Amino acid sequence: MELKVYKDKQEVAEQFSTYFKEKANSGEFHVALSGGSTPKIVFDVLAEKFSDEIDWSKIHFYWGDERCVPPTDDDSNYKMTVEHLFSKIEVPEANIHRVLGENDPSGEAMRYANLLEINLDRIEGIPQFDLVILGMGDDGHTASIFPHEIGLWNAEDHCVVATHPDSGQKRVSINGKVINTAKEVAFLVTGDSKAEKVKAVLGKTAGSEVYPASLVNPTSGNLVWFLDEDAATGLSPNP
Ligand SMILES: O=C1O[C@H](COP(=O)(O)O)[C@@H](O)[C@H](O)[C@H]1O
Repeated sequence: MELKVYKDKQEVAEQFSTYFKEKANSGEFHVALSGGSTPKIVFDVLAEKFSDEIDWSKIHFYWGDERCVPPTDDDSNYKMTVEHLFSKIEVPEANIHRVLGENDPSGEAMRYANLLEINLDRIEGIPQFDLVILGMGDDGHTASIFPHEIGLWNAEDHCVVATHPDSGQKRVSINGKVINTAKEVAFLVTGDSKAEKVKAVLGKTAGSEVYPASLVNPTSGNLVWFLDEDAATGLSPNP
């Protein structure tokens, strides 16, 4: 596991974008995106500073999780990515594999799992992304696996239907097996509201196993945490 701590969100976004460029320019590349506040800034940086330095035609975009809403809804992770990245770069439409949030969640989870099985290499039957980008919610959730549904982590199906604990909104999410099969997993976590869970998860404190983010541990891939100083405040110099 690698831990990278930067001054603020903007620096996290810039450093992550450099890392992304190096990974993505290595050939055909399948990446699972996340929603959330930090990816939004990352997409802005990629579009503004790296659009000519990345061969977008080789990158296939998927989502680790999506809210079950139409693609025009402000809650849609896809919509956010269009606004902050796809509308500003040259990426073939055929390379964008969105979760159809407007469809019936169970049917869509099955369709998306099937799509991943067809498009990606598989390791022991589990689809393998080149990179999975994750955020972590204030409650320790990652992708859309929430603490109250932690059993979904090891679900048989590669994509599951999750329910947001407060709003009841349905989500389609990849499960933990798909996350941990990736060649590379990168967490983007910023802001002081994340500090407590960052400390618990990275410090492996007693009880932290109830947070889905604590279960991210790629079997043979690399795990990199990109934090800003606010999110890292609770960490000792060598967590
Ligand atoms: O609901 C979600 O939240 C997490 C974390 O987002 P953040 O804004 O707190 O960084 C995100 O990773 C996930 O994709 C999204 O659907």
